[in-house]
Amino acid sequence: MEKPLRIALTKGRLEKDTIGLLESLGFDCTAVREKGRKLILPIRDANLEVVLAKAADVITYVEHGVCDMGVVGKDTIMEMNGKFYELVDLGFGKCKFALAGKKGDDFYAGIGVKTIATKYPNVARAFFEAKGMDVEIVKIEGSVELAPLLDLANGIVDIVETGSTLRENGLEVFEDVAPISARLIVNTVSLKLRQAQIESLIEKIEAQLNK
Ligand SMILES: Nc1ncnc2c1ncn2[C@@H]1O[C@H](COP(=O)(O)OP(=O)(O)OP(=O)(O)O)[C@@H](O)[C@H]1O
Ligand SMILES: O=P(O)(O)OC[C@H]1O[C@H](OP(=O)(O)OP(=O)(O)O)[C@H](O)[C@@H]1O
Repeated sequence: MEKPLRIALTKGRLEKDTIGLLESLGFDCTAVREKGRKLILPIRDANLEVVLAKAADVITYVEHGVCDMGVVGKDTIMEMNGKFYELVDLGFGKCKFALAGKKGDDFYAGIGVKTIATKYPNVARAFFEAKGMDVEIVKIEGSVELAPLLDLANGIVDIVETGSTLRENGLEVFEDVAPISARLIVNTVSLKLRQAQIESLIEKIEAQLNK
């Protein structure tokens, strides 16, 4: 038998919806649901194997071709900018990148170089470069909203979903940067070598999404 098609899934927030999608296609994801500490999981009765990884690692594994496909947020794709095909918008994991800061601040006022805190330096840099605006970027690993509150930064570029984190901390969105949702990505060589199998899976996914 042909070796299984290996698909890397992002652990955490996207996990439940991704497994839900695979199950809606008729795949038995028992091994994934009951994984324990196991990291490579077979999908019974299908020539598929699931790998669970952190978002950035999903891209690394797909880029290197050790996984044929992956499910990852558009945020990570924009930040890492790798070489692979982004073939399907899966419609879940919806949120957005936004520029935000202290409520009532006029972000663009004044002439000094602004400081931006973010977990996504490449996204933030590209956003301000497109405006021709010089900014200083400070990389923060989490709870990015703290940076303007502590006066480390004039603004943040971060993910906003419900807006509660901003609201509860006296912050607001100044400007939307980009919409985000989960995407299906495919290794460029895998798409050539395993075209029939990959295309058939994508057709199934698209049919399910259009239901
Ligand atoms: N409110 C949200 N905050 C962050 N990510 C979200 C949100 N809603 C959907 N997402 C999507 O879920 C993906 C995974 O997020 P998750 O928080 O599970 O992992 P992470 O960003 O790598 O954080 P951690 O470092 O805590 O594991 C994000 O890359 C993004 O595409
Ligand atoms: O608009 P909301 O629904 O409030 O969601 C947005 C928040 O969720 C994410 O943080 P996460 O929980 O991943 O923690 P982190 O800040 O440590 O990355 C994101 O960075 C925002 O802080």
